[in-house]
Amino acid sequence: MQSRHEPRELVHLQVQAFADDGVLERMLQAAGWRFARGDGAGPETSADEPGVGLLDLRGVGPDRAPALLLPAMAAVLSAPRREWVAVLHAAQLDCVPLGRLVHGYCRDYVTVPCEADTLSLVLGHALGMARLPDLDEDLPGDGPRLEGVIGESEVMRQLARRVLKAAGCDAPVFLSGETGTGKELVAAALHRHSRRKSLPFVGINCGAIPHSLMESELFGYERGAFTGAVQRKLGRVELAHGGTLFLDEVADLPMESQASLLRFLEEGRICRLGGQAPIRVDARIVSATHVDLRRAVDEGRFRADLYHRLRVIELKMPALRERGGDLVLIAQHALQRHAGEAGGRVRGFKACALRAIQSYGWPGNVRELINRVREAMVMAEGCHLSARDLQLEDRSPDQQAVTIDLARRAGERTAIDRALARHGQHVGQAADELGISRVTLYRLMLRHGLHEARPDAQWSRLSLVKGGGEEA
Ligand SMILES: Nc1ncnc2c1ncn2[C@@H]1O[C@H](COP(=O)(O)OP(=O)(O)OP(=O)(O)O)[C@@H](O)[C@H]1O
Repeated sequence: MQSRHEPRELVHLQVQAFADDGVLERMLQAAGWRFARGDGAGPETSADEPGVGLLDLRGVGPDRAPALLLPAMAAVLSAPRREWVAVLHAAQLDCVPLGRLVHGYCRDYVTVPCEADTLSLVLGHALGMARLPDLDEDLPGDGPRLEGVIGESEVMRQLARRVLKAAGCDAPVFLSGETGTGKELVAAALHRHSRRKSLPFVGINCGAIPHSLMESELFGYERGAFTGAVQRKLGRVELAHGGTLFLDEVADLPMESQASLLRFLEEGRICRLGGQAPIRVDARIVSATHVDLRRAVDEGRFRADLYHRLRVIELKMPALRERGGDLVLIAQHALQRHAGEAGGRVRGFKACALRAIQSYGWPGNVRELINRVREAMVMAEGCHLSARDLQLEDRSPDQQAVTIDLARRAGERTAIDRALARHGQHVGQAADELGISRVTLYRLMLRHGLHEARPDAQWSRLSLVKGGGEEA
């Protein structure tokens, strides 16, 4: 821990000339702060090191048009690793543009006159916040991860384990899950973790291609195969030779192409339209759809034999609302990734935004979360997003697009996940906290798939009583 007398550097950015008697400076120096004066352009205000700045607004009078300050100062105040604390007179807060400047860009503010200890404490907090990202980077990684896929929750760890195992073989993989849960992202990760990674990953959205063009798109054609076929064109299957073919929205594949795809899966050969000789193609098939493919089979819209061929390994993508702490991780990832779109101004979330993110049902899953954060970053006034900026402020659970059953299950799962995490995965203690017996907790963990990572003798005993009634 840093001692009170160890010098801590502080950028003092004095906005507008002010007949300063040096009181503030002497006061903070005595409290262990080293002053570096800033004019907004100097290297000290764009330092890479985390730091804190004192935004001295005492000299800004109502006649100085504070609204004009904002554009000039935005770049300085948005330096990525610096937190600002404003110092000003209480009366200045009545000036709306000045209030906005403080609200939008500062971690905190202090009104003068003030005690040295108060100001030093506030600056110390801000410095601590500026240093937090460093602490995050140092966190040791544990458990499997998929390249490019954000997720630390137990469900995502389980998924990652299954994906990595699937990546070790060539069997067809079928990805099921609601829209926006990351099926395409995981398909690409599966490819990157497989032996095929240096060869192509070729995707085709079966729902976006007119039925009449699907055959030529998948299998290609020879010159002269039909009017307009002026030269040979390779299809997506052939382009994926050696690599992976990703069939997105596979439920939309027309019947004719279902038959051709089945033939390819059985024989490992294709025939270009208008071609004579079959061509050997080695492509690993990964398919996905957000609709119920089993129902499509039952309703006669999808071939049962193809369904079974595609679904040798099934990976179920969990809905975002089942991923606990991942919601905030993904929101923060979106914020960092799209920071440039908002000119680097938005730097975090307010507590109300984080609460709203965790309690909303996210029917559009990760896609919806990312899009909401992006929109909020562009539209927000301040530098920390609120629930209102995310348009989640007025939502009560019954306005969300989730069924009661889903909401109940998600709530139950989150409560169990968190209780287990709080008690270091100790089932007995987590059960006590949840007010249920250990057996009931084991049963609920089975139901929510939270048991798979636990080689625990209890499971074999429980599987015998799994069908029994709930124990209170
Ligand atoms: N775990 C994740 N980490 C980071 N980004 C993610 C994650 N999951 C999804 N995304 C992002 O969310 C968006 C939607 O993901 P993707 O297209 O893979 O979903 P999908 O399940 O295939 O959707 P659909 O069924 O509508 O095709 C993409 O921008 C993707 O990069």
